[in-house]
This record gives sequence, C-alpha cells and structure tokens, in this order.
Amino acid sequence: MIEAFEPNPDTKGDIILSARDLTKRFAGFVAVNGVNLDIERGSIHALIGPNGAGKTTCFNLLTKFLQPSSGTIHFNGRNITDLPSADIARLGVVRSFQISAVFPRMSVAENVRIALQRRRGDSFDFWRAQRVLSDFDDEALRRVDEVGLSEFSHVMAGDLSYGRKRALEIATTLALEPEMMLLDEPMAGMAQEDVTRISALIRTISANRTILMVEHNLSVVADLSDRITVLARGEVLAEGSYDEVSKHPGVVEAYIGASHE
Ligand SMILES: Nc1ncnc2c1ncn2[C@@H]1O[C@H](COP(=O)(O)OP(=O)(O)OP(=O)(O)O)[C@@H](O)[C@H]1O
Repeated sequence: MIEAFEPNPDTKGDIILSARDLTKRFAGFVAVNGVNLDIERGSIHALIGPNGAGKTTCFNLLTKFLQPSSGTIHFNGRNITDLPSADIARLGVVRSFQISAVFPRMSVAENVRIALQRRRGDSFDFWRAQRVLSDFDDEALRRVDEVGLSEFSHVMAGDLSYGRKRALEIATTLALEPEMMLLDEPMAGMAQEDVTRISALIRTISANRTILMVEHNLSVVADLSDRITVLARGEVLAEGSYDEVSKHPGVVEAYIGASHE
C-alpha cells in the first residue's frame, strides 16, 4: 500500500524527485555516501562521474532495485523510500531497462503492443483472440512513429541496428507513460550517427516528462542536460550547468585522477 502524502520540507521549487542523505553500504564499503539530489520537474538531469563513482548504485537506490542503508527518497512529495520497485514504477518512475526486454523474434510493433498490454495490467495473453489483441495496434503504431521507427514497424526486433533497438526500448518504456524516466547510459556502444538520433529522441520525449540519465558521453551530457550532478567516490562533488561543473577544479581533478587509477 502507498502511504499518504508526506511533503519533504527540505525541497524548494517544483521538484519531482528528491533524495536526502542517501547512503548505501556494502560489506566494508560505502558506495553512495550522504547524497542529496533534487530533480526539477520537466528537466533533463544528468548524473556523471568517473568509473566507480556510485552512479549506477544511485540509480538502483532511486528505483529501489537496492534498499538504501539510510536516507530518504521523495517522489511528487511522497516518501517512497520503503516502497518496492514495482510500486515505484506504477507511481511513474520507470527505468529504461526495467521493462525493455525486447523480444527479438517479434516485430517492432508487436514489442510495443505487448508493453501497452502490460501497462493495462494484462499478462502476456498470447492465447487471446487476434481481434482483442489488435485493439492495441493503433496505439502501438503511434508509439512506434513517436520514436521514428515507422518504416521498421514490421521488422523483427532482433534485426534492428543497435541504435534502433535502443529507440524501441525507449518506445516500450514510454508505453508505461512514465512521469519520470531513468536512462542508464543511453548512448553506450553507439556509433555517432545513432548518438545523434537518440539524442534527438531524448530531447523530444523530454517535452512532457522528467529525465534522469547516467551518461559517459560528455558532449551528449553538455548538449542535453539542464542540470548535472557530478559524483565521485560516492559523494556529490559538484552540481550545476555543464559550464559550471566542467570548470569546477574538483571535477577536473576527479576525472584526471580516475584516469590514472
Ligand atoms: N553489490 C555490490 N557489492 C559491493 N560493492 C559494490 C556493489 N555494487 C557496487 N559496488 C561498488 O560500489 C562502487 C560504485 O559502483 P557503481 O557501479 O555505482 O559506480 P558507477 O559510477 O556506476 O561506475 P561505472 O561508471 O563504472 O558504471 C564501486 O566501487 C563498486 O565496486
């Protein structure tokens, strides 16, 4: 059960998600240490930092794939710290890989249709009459179009290029109508052509939702992000615009230091 509204007194402005003093200890090791994070509604917020900084652990804490050792997380003013990840997804915080097990032997449109069925709470009703399933077809095609895959709607997902597969994953995530999307390294392993395409897609889908992304490609971060939080050794090292954080001496040092470790 979801608890009653409980505003976080620390947050200011239109903050959709905030974390206070978020900490995760593994045996003998603090991966995330007292992190405070405020994500503004409607923004694209990037979480960056050198390898091992704690970015993925933070994502896992915010989506409750991991339980924090201490600290609190509020979403839309509600304390979600103790909710299981399925409830958090239902509230509208969805991580890109969470539901994006793309079925390679199904077409692009079929993949999106299944994601739409999931949103409605149906199981994979493969045995259902084709007529019933096709209720979702129009919406699936609209979603496929939204991510620029119209001409591939009948292509098997397994035959798509890497970048287009990523676009399909985004479409299946969007089918859940998340208010906030967490993207874990959306550009990982992509050729420049796909980076350009997926960047444009992220900008489009950010129009009416909030995006938090972990991304190593700093030119993408510079291009897309309204605000950036830099983590190093599990702590927030700097926060601000790309210009602000990239000039921060501690940030430069953390990246250079990490490249020598
Ligand atoms: N389950 C775990 N048990 C023990 N240590 C862990 C565990 N998960 C992560 N860590 C450690 O916590 C630290 C932060 O890891 P994390 O994966 O969050 O960093 P990251 O910033 O996402 O790094 P990268 O950019 O390399 O993905 C690392 O030193 C990692 O080894």
